[in-house]
Amino acid sequence: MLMVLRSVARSSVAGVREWTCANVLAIVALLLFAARGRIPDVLSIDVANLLFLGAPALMLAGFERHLGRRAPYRALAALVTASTVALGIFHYGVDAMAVRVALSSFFHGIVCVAMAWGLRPWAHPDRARYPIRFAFGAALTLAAAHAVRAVMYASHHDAQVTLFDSSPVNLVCFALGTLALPGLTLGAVMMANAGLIGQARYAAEHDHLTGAWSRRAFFGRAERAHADAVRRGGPLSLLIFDVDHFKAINDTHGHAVGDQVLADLVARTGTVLRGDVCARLGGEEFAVLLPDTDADAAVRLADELRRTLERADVAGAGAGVVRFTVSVGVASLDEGESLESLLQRADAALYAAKRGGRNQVQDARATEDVGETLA
Ligand SMILES: Nc1nc2c(ncn2[C@@H]2O[C@H](COP(=O)(O)OP(=O)(O)OP(=O)(O)O)[C@@H](O)[C@H]2O)c(=O)[nH]1
Repeated sequence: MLMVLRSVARSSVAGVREWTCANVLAIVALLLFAARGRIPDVLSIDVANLLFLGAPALMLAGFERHLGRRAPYRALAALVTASTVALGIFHYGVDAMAVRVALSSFFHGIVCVAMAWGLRPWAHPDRARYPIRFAFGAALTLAAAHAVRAVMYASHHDAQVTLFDSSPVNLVCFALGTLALPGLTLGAVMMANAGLIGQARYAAEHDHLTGAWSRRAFFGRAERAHADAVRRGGPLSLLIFDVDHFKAINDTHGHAVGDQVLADLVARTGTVLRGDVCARLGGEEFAVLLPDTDADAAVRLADELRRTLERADVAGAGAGVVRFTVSVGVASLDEGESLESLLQRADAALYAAKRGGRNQVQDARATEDVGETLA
């Protein structure tokens, strides 16, 4: 499992350090348990128990950190300490191995229940489903197995038992104990990998400066929206807009303020066109796809966007503010029209808006009518 964890060790995934330490503790603990009789009891019993209790506690801490929460280190340390003291009492006070096993299982059960509760899939709808379900299932199974084991050993506390008895119960418990951490670790690594894949996909699909969809993602979505509109015969509109005199903003206020204007523009666009895909086509040019929106509604939305951006204040250099405007081209899909042609018409409308004096919306239908009249 340590080798499996190495695959994500160099990533910045939260929790990997705790999961790795948990596995190291468990391995050392199992080696100490196995050396019973050949090394002092304090090592093979007390230290081994302490490490063995620390392992699930660290697994839980790792999951909590991975899920973006603070790990409850103090509560876990208190629980591990209290359990170690209790185990010590049943070693040095009354030497009762069955009680020690029951106590240890009780502790593991509590930690596994807390782990399962933190991992409950319905509380994390935005995460990849299978990894979190797997980890949740592993934690629950372990909690149940430890509960059964705790009850069985507690009810036979006066029997002479050893961890390596070949009774069926002992064998099942031993198998579960051996599979416990690997099962949880596998779930953890799956979650870490799903997170890394999600991050990579986000980076590929989004512009890092503004958070808008990337050009590549936009064209993928545009193709799907176009195919959908053609199949259903529904409307599809497209806005392409560009910041006016953006070079002057950069020259006057600096590139950093120019960047801030672009990020601000995308954030404000999101408030006007909720749920619709805003993409950065390049430089200071953006596009928004409007499925199920006809030409008139698209022009109204475009003008609402233009007016919203016109009113926006962005902090400029010093105490000054920067105002900016956009020019917008709007086109709606004609019957049988290709996506390429729709894009070209929206682009032509944008340049008509620029030529017309900027800070305005141009409807492709109007620019085409003018073109036809002139021809
Ligand atoms: N700050 C910043 N500037 C950028 C970025 N990408 C492109 N630019 C700048 O955007 C400017 C675009 O200038 P132009 O193409 O001349 O357009 P404009 O000044 O907006 O003029 P019109 O579009 O005709 O209104 C250039 O100066 C680019 O350097 C970016 O990510 N950040």
